[in-house]
Amino acid sequence: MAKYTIGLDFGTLSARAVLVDVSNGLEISMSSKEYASGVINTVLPNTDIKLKEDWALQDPKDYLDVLYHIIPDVIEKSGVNSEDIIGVGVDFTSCTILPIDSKGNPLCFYEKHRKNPYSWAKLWKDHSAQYYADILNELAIQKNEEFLRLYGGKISSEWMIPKLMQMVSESPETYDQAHSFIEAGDWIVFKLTGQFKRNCCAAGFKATWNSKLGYPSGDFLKMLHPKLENLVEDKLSNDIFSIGTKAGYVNEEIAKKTGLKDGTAVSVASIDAHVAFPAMGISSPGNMVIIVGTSTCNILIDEREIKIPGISGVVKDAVIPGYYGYEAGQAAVGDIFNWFINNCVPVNYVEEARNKKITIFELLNEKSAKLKPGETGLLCLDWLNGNRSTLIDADLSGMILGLTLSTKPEEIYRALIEATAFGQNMIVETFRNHGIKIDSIYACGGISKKNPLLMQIYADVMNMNIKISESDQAVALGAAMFGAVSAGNKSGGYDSIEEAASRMGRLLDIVYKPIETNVEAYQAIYKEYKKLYNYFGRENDVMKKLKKMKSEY
Ligand SMILES: Nc1ncnc2c1ncn2[C@@H]1O[C@H](COP(=O)(O)OP(=O)(O)O)[C@@H](O)[C@H]1O
Ligand SMILES: O=C(CO)[C@H](O)[C@H](O)COP(=O)(O)O
Repeated sequence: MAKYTIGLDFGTLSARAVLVDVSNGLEISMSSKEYASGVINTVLPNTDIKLKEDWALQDPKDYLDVLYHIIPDVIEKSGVNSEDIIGVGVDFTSCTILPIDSKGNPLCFYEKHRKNPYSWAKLWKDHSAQYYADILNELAIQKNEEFLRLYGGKISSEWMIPKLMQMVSESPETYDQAHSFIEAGDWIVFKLTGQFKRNCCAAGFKATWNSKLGYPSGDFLKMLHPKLENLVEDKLSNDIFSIGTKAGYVNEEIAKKTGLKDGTAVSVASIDAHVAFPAMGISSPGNMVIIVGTSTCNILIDEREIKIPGISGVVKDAVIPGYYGYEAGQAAVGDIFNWFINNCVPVNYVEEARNKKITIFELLNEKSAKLKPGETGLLCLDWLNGNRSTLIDADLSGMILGLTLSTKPEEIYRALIEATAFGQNMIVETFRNHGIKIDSIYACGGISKKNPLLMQIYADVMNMNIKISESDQAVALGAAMFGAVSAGNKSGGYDSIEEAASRMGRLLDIVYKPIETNVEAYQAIYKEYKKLYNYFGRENDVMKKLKKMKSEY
């Protein structure tokens, strides 16, 4: 009898469920739904409370509304009997942090907290804690804290400790009222099973937890803010679980709400990008997965724990148990193109796309595909949402160099794509320079399928073959694999993620191969990119000054 597993992937704007065949990873059905309030970055819903620059919140009620829609929907669409669904896996964008009360309810669920921005879910892309991240980094350098070296030498404002420093400093009453803080992925697992099981992927990559060192010490946390001294004991937990561990079983209430069978195994949560690794059918070092979407994440593994400057981090058991998982990334990729389309495309292009019955993306790709490397005369810095790797600075901003009165939109668009490719190449170079082998690149995420021009430019700039995931939902497929592992072999699943990856991972036949003449041309342009990168990222602080000037208004 065929067995099935469900992967739940909670993204930035929406979540999706895939129901897949455990024997071969084939997707039987998919369901997705957008969050009603999306990313809240201007005004708190149904209030007049304005949010400051760089805030990005979400309503956790949206997560539940989506959960209770996509599970029944994906089961119904599949026609599969829930008796044959053996496991559920969950991934979530991260670091997305919720302050909850002792019952596990987010504070913002209560009327008295609705007008308090600190009580809502703080999304990964909220960069408003950069001031606190800077303080943390300075102190950690001064005190020669070992944990800092595991995170590329800097803690990002996207992560938990700066976010909590901001809360405890700016809204101490919210900090006090919160019984604990939890990653949104762990909270979904709690809703499904009634169990609080913190996953090592989010704890390690985003909350500065290490399997040997634990969290930063109380002495260090106290220096950040006196109230943080007992943060771990009071509001977090030292019980952290490896990826693929069974968190518990679908409880009765959830079974009624979703149609899942009461008692279905549920895996501990993981971060979205990291579960994509096995979804590409790989589970060994030498391979890098890039998840190209709103942002881009780079995920790889190695047998060794190497402290690499400028990357996001290294965490044991967080990608494939038994290995050290590495992460780096770019805070905006699709978001950059989205900005360009919404702000810089003239009306006649919109009309042209409409007349040709194609999307603006398709029109821009059509026009910019005709250009050769270097033909735009432009060079951009891809830091429109700061630089995540390898500078780890959310205060950096973007740049377009070489504009003239004859510059066309498709030229800027192509130069922006090229800039994101150069940013990727900086990341690859950084890993290699520190002894990590990268022989193959695997891409997934929306853009890997939607934009062949971009993938070819990436292959040319990185001078490597790029293989593409067959699944449009590689991340959800990865989560489903962990669901199958949590169910285990006896229930028709797998006992290891390696086994699941080899049976369920799927790739397209398409391989993007570097084109020699393009590679040469891009190597020359990349040298110039690196000069700009070092100058504006390390030597000159004009971007920080501009940002500060803006924030004073
Ligand atoms: N054809 C395209 N080329 C490049 N970027 C695109 C294209 N279509 C959509 N995007 C961008 O891709 C991003 C969405 O990526 P996707 O992987 O679907 O979602 P997410 O990253 O939220 O999971 C958006 O920022 C959007 O602007
Ligand atoms: O930092 C992350 C992973 O470590 C975020 O989850 C990721 O960058 C957001 O992903 P997406 O672009 O798919 O919304």
